[in-house]
Amino acid sequence: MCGIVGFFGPDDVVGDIVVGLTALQHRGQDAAGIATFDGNFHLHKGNGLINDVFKPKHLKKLTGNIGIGHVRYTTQGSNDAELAQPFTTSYPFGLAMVHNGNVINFRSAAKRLHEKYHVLPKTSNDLELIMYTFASELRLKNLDALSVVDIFDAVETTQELVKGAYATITTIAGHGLLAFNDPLGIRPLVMGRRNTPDGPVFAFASESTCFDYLDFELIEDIGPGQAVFIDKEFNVHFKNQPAKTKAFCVFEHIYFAREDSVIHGRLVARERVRLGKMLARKVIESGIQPDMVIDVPSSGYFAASGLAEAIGVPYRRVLVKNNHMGRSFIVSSQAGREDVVKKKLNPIREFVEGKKIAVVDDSIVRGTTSRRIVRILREAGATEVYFISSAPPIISPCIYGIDMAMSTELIAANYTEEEICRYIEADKVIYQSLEDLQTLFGEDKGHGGSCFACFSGQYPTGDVTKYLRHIQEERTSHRQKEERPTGTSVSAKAPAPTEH
Ligand SMILES: O=P(O)(O)OC[C@H]1O[C@H](OP(=O)(O)OP(=O)(O)O)[C@H](O)[C@@H]1O
Ligand SMILES: NC(=O)CC[C@H](N)C(=O)O
Ligand code: SF4
Ligand SMILES: [Mg+2]
Repeated sequence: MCGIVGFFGPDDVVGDIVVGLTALQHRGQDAAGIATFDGNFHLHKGNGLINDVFKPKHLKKLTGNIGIGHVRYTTQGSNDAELAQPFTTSYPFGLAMVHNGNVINFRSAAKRLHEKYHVLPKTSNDLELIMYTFASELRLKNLDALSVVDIFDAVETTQELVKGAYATITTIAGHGLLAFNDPLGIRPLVMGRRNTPDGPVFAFASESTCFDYLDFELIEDIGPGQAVFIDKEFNVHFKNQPAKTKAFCVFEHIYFAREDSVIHGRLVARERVRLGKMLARKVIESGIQPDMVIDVPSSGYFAASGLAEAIGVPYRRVLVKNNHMGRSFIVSSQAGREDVVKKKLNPIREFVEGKKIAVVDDSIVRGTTSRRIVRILREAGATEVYFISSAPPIISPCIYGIDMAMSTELIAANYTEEEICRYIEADKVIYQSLEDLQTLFGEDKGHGGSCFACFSGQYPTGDVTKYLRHIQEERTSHRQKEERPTGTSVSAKAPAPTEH
């Protein structure tokens, strides 16, 4: 998923960046990084959680009233610390950039950069493609009198050339703070503002929850193709796209985003309750009669409570979660995932004994969590266990920044509902219907369009067969290996940022 933030105000911004990133830690736990600018760039990044990567000695050196931050959940390239974001370049200006998403025309975009600008990315992180394409386009402008129109022109060309999902924030040294989204607005990006006696502080972030902690007012979402630039006088410039197709990731509402975030005017928690209520029809049709509805903590909670309310069955928290075990579905080995799930959840036996339990989770990816949960509920004395997914069956991989699994690992891509039910040893499996999900998040709800590709196999960026083949090959032949193109590297005019 990745979480990104950017701040620009009258005073040092590193404190705000750390608070903002901490609120986004659920979006990425592989690495974290911050780049600030005070006439020079200051950069610190490394593998691990924010608290592991940033110690007071690092924060002290991250000075400047403009800066960006990132929490990484790897989707391209390896987990090496040098691939952590932000990335910086010093030509044609000092630029520092972060992104959330995934570029799907990596090879052709890299080839074009090389042939047209003699630039080659140094790593296999797709952020470099966005950054160098943007930088190369800026280079064609009048650098002594760079205007907002020049910046937005360079954004537009980047959006034409780079395919996939990318919500980005960029510090342009000496000029200001820029945020732009891909043409379909696949990943979330919001803008906020806080007034201080010394003037306004502007911020961009993946999710609005950051703003609640920092007393920022949520101004708006940066949607498909949109860009916002805050210049050095703190004037705000908007580049609005004429209405185009939108394809916002519906999984943000189901699972990825925090419940207290507001995306496109919709509170995530409320949408999850709606998803739960929508499940009532299928639950009633199935004929099951649970004594109790429970959730798989914590992301199943709102859907479980919505379902319980709709079918008039009590909800109870039965599974107690050890919050220090991390997310299982992004662990790279099956043994590792099983280990995480095993150590993460413990049932309260007294609530379960002799009961027919309907357990609600946000989704079933490989079936690891659901299989384990059914087993522990039975061991705790449940007489029947029904497993209910607030997402429809996941039948296709996500190529837009969620590294959930290859098709071969997706249980619903390979097995029928009856087979899945047998595999996870449940008495019944019930999925949300794709049609209902599309009704909730489809075009007609004033939300614009959404991406449903992992449920429908219809990718909003068009034919992606080549890319799917590419990731399949890459992963089967040890996906963690670094892919380093050879040849000239990007030319550098100004000094490199100070690494702290
Ligand atoms: O079918 P599976 O392959 O097990 O994947 C599905 C599970 O993965 C996610 O949880 P995860 O444990 O990753 O993190 P969470 O604690 O945020 O729910 C999701 O919430 C499901 O519970
Ligand atoms: N999940 C993401 O947004 C990942 C961003 C980028 N592709 C990376 O691997 O660093
Ligand atoms: S494929 Fe699924 S997870 Fe990926 S962007 Fe689309 S809806 Fe979201
Ligand atoms: Mg889970």
